[in-house]
Amino acid sequence: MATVHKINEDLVKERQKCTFNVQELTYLLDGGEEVTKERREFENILRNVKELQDEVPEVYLSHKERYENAVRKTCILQNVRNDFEKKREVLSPRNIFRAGYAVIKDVSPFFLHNGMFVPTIIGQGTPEQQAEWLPKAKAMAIIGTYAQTELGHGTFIRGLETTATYDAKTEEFILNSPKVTSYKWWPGGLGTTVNHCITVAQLYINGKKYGIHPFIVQIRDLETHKPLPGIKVGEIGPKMGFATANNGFLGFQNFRIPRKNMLMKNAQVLKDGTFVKGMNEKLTYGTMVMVRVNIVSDSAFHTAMAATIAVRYAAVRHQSQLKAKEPEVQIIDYLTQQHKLFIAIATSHAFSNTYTWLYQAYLKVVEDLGKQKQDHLPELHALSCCLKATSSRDAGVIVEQCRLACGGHGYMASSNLPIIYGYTTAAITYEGEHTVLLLQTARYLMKAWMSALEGKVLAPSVAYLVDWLKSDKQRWQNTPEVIVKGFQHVAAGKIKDAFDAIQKHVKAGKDYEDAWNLASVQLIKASEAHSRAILCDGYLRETVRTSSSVSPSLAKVLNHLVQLYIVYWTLETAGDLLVYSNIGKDDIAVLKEKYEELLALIRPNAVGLVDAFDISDEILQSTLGSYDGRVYERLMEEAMKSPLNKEPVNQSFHKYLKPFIKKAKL
Ligand SMILES: CC/C=C\C/C=C\C/C=C\C/C=C/C(=O)SCCNC(=O)CCNC(=O)[C@H](O)C(C)(C)COP(=O)(O)OP(=O)(O)OC[C@H]1O[C@@H](n2cnc3c(N)ncnc32)[C@H](O)[C@@H]1OP(=O)(O)O
Ligand SMILES: Cc1cc2nc3c(=O)[nH]c(=O)nc-3n(C[C@H](O)[C@H](O)[C@H](O)COP(=O)(O)OP(=O)(O)OC[C@H]3O[C@@H](n4cnc5c(N)ncnc54)[C@H](O)[C@@H]3O)c2cc1C
Repeated sequence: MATVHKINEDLVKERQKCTFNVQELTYLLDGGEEVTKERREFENILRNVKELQDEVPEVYLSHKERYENAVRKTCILQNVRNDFEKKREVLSPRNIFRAGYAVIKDVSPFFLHNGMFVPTIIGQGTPEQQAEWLPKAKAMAIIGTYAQTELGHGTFIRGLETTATYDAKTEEFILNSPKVTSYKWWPGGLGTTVNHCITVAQLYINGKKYGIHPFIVQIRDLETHKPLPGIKVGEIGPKMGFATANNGFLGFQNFRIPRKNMLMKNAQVLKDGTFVKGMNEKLTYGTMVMVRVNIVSDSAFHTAMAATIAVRYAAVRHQSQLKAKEPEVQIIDYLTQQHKLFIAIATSHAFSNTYTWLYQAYLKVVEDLGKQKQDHLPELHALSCCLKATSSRDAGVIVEQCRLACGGHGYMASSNLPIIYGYTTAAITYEGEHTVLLLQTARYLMKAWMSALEGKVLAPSVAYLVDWLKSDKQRWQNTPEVIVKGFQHVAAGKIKDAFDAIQKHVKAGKDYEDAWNLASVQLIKASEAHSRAILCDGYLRETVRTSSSVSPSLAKVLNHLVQLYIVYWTLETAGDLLVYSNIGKDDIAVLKEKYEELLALIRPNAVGLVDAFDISDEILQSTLGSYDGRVYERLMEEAMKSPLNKEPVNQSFHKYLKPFIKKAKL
């Protein structure tokens, strides 16, 4: 029977102070009581699977052992999931995502299968292709990944070099990787796990290039798992994080696949080699849009994980005296600590709220595309790019801030903060590099600005540009609504400045492309300001919407959090607001006080707020962040698992140290 330990007294007191119902907030964050119950039930089942408990912490395993252990555990997880889903409805994707962390400490080598392989078949395949591949993929009779990036090209996908040349005689495509730079590089699970992949390649028919298209390719024998003839595949080696993601490389040499393996929901190649264009060639990029939307939710969760660890630790940790002769204080009582941590909680809420509406917008576009309507696609692309970029970047900063807030112990692998940082920071690069995505949004913003100048009606997310052009800047008030308007003014001002900078360079004789490059620092700043305005506006709206359906005590706390988020970013960007809005120095002074008041208001609820994220100890995997707060005991228990502590004297003493010391004595 597992030993039940006493909860740390500080945490007991913190939980008694909480002014709202923690469970009510958990249900709200999960999207309903049923979702929470389903999640807890599944996590509880996993908790009791003995084979999922690691005897040796993963960190002490070799690269190879770590991978093999991850595959072993992912297979068990999949089986448990299948059994669970046989009895009831399919688990919600976010619940599966969370449960994964209870099993694999780092990233699962199967992640890309459900994350991109299956969605690409759904998003890019015809009904016939879906009927052929989906049942096998969903049952995991075939396991796949998404192989787009190459050694030479990740961002500029029109420059991909893998070729798919149509042979009308055999009705096949011949895949080739002409140069070393054409090798696929990065796809998760590709190294040694998957037997299929979506390969994105340049289509050639009769010597003519038709751009990049997705192909479904079997790369390994289903029985022996050996690479098929014409396939060169392997693992790319250790990275900053993602230790168990099994990222791989892949090259093709005259590798033939049937015509039906080109995913043809959009463009098609007919038997005789006729190319039929799709409604919009950018629909080929559809899976990336979906994943970018999901990254906003991932960022919310990663921020919640780090906040939970750091807030609980800050409640347990005592260090220094505020006043002489008084006991050492809980570090959470230092205002600077609250400044580091409470924004982490609020940021997670901001991203969750943003994901809620962004995902709805995504579903609407998918539904419209089904009816051949694509009016909202450019706006969704622009939103998903800048919100992916900003949420992943902010999450990276917040996780690092939480690590710093844990002092030296935050640097321990057993705090789990280094691993969380490893996968959080990776998201800034994957699925579209940060700057590149901000520039995609900037492209949309420049067009929107032009339309605003022409008096056209704009899409809702940029409608503020028209308001800004029409009205004088409104009188400043330190209310959340007016501050959000202020963020919109900053965004509008920066968009205008970037636009004018481009025009200036063009007038001076530059090509538009060169002018764009010369203005690109301003362009990314405009895009960032637009993201912040969208985040604050959406977070505020969602909070107002939900506040009417929750208890008054919870509504109050949610209101404190959204205000904290908005005031924090006002103070962080005060310089911009002074330039582009009517805020004055005195308003900023008032907001500084307001910020301190908000920290004080949130203080009694800090532990309750992170408890409400309801992240189990198995998922957190942190000596510093466990629910019971046994920080020091756990640190010592984990240290004792070090193989170096298994013997009183290590052999290196006899081999090297002893002779070395002896020599030194002479
Ligand atoms: C534990 C961790 C938890 C979970 C995660 C675990 C594992 C998951 C990890 C990793 C998975 C990672 C997977 C990947 O990274 S897959 C590879 C992703 N690659 C990219 O994102 C590449 C980025 N590059 C691009 O998307 C394009 O090359 C780019 C958009 C930058 C440019 O494309 P292109 O050159 O073709 O277009 P432009 O000339 O710039 O624009 C033309 C036009 O098209 C519009 N556009 C562009 N993209 C889209 C789109 N997706 N949808 C709709 N429209 C699009 C663009 O706005 C332009 O419009 P206009 O201005 O009107 O001309
Ligand atoms: C952990 C991880 C997992 C991944 N998983 C997958 C996967 O499963 N499948 C897959 O296909 N790929 C995957 N990738 C690849 C990933 O999608 C690419 O690394 C990413 O899109 C960035 O492309 P790049 O590496 O070519 O960067 P580059 O484009 O070479 O970026 C280098 C620098 O150049 C700048 N730059 C590039 N173009 C421009 C421009 N137009 N304007 C201004 N600046 C520019 C960038 O801002 C950046 O600073 C993964 C990557 C990582 C790190």
